[in-house]
Amino acid sequence: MPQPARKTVDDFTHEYEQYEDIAESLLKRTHHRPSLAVICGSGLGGLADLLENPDAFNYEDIPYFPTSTVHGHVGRLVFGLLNGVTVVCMQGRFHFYEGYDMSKTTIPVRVFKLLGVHTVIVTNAAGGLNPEFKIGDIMLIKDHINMPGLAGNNPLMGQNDRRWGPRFVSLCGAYDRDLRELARNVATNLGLDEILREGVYTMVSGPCFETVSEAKAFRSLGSDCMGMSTAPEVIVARHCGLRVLGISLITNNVVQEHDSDDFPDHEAVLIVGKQRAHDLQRLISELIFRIADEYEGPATAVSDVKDDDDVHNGHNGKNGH
Ligand SMILES: O=P(O)(O)O[C@H]1O[C@H](CO)[C@@H](O)[C@H]1O
Ligand SMILES: Nc1nc2[nH]cnc2c(=O)[nH]1
Repeated sequence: MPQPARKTVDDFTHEYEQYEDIAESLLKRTHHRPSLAVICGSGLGGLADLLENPDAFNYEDIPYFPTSTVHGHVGRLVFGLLNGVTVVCMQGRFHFYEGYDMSKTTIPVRVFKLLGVHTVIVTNAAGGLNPEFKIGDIMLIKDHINMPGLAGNNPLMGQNDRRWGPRFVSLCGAYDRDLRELARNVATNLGLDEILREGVYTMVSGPCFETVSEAKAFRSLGSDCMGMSTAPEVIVARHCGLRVLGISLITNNVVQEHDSDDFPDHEAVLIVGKQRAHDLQRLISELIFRIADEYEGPATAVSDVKDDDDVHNGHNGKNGH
């Protein structure tokens, strides 16, 4: 009997039932029931190889999923145990510059919600703008500037399905303050405080790296580092009430001098990712243990979303208030 054709990302029209379809197909194929998710940035996917009792699914084998096309993004969803906690890891993410609609780059985030995840750790490789940052520093994201979003490319564009969240989403406190405090404490305990930073991430669409003048402009706007991801995932996560911790690895200095001979290079980004992989893995692994211990339970039930969504944002009240 011929197998039915896989439903591809081109068939995806954002119906709630399609997300359910994806989640069900995964839950049928793994006994793991994760409460935490990790999105691994460029060169940071080694974390997923540490999971015990793994069940790994190539993105090609998941209904409606986009596929990874960027070097340094393996393209697998891996379920398993990290430090005794059941997690699901995206070993590679989707980027807008790969040609996917913004809302398709974030499909996995809503799937996480349906899988029972309450907290997402979003990681990325980023270029440092803050002159105090060094290559190899780890930056906790306290906020973002979403350039594509400001230009009209927001993943929540289009009709709003209230089963996910409200029409208008507050992004105040999107990067959970308590989780950042926990991360600082964990980093100190692991002896990583010397390389730990905190700051603002700016997303540009890519795939070009920014010009020197753009970099200078973003620095003057208060940005500490730059990348081509993360903001859409965080928006969708907050929309459906997931708690978010964002971590940038500073893989290069963004050139801010017109006469400089330096230039950014993706292969160099991946090398720094490899060099810092062990420290990041220690940090995330310990954080996951502590989050599971201290924050168990859903951040916000989807059904908590009120009808009057101009007033209620349906999110965990401790964020952004
Ligand atoms: O954000 P992640 O996926 O970590 O990757 C970053 O690294 C790549 C550029 O080197 C871009 O994709 C940028 O977004
Ligand atoms: N935009 C941007 N993305 C990156 N990802 C890793 N490094 C960089 C960088 O310097 N700029």
